[in-house]
Amino acid sequence: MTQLATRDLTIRFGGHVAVDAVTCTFEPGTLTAIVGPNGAGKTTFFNLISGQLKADSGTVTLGGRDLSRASASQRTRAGLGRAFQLTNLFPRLTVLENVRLAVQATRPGTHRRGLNLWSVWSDHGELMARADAILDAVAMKARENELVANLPHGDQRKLEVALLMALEPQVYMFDEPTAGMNHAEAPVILDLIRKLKQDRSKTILLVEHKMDVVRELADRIVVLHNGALVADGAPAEVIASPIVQEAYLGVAKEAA
Ligand SMILES: Nc1ncnc2c1ncn2[C@@H]1O[C@H](COP(=O)(O)OP(=O)(O)OP(=O)(O)O)[C@@H](O)[C@H]1O
Repeated sequence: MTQLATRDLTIRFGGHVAVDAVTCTFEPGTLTAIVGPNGAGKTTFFNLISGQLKADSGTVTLGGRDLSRASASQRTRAGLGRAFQLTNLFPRLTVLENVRLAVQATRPGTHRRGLNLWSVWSDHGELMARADAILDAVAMKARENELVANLPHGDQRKLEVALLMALEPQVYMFDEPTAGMNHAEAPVILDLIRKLKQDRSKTILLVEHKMDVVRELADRIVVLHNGALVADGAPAEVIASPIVQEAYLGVAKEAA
């Protein structure tokens, strides 16, 4: 079992402790929602796990392997997959070309072959089949020949998830995946996350403000507050806890 674990993970910005000695494990087959008020440290915690930021102290391990000193790309190769809002897309390429490049990037030896010689590779058929399967999974086959720049926002976000799936990570990390989406677009992304959840070998981390989404998707909720982990458990139990009612949901003591 490939377990993701943080131990005493800490980072300070000036005098401010943005993530404060967070110790937490994430098991395959589990979707953990990470919640907390604005500025609680959720995105910073993600950055420390994915390697965009290096911790001042503490460790990040995946399957027992210490990744604390690994770069972001080394962590991606080790199995940590993070969806970045649109920053990984090539807007002047088609949907299919974007997915094919992502599939290719996961195969050994790609650095020797260059990124634009797809059609001459001996494993062309296998790579195409994988790209096709991913486009099917995200229901985007009908748009495979469209330029990414011309896609509606919601489809671009779906494609981000497709590229992440192409990397076949052990751990999927989503930071507010439906932010900025309209009512028609958000359910499509949530459906994709639901489908990913069915693969019990995957570990999913989700930073999400929308409590209805958290209630529906999460197997477990971790609450950060002022950088520290203040609650961790089953959704019903965590949502009902006084610390969440007070600190996160904004229920005043006297009204609770
Ligand atoms: N690069 C940085 N330099 C200085 N301070 C930072 C930096 N990144 C984050 N912070 C601070 O660290 C704290 C945690 O920020 P973070 O973005 O992780 O919170 P968050 O829980 O994700 O908030 P939100 O829900 O608003 O996205 C905040 O006080 C923020 O201002």
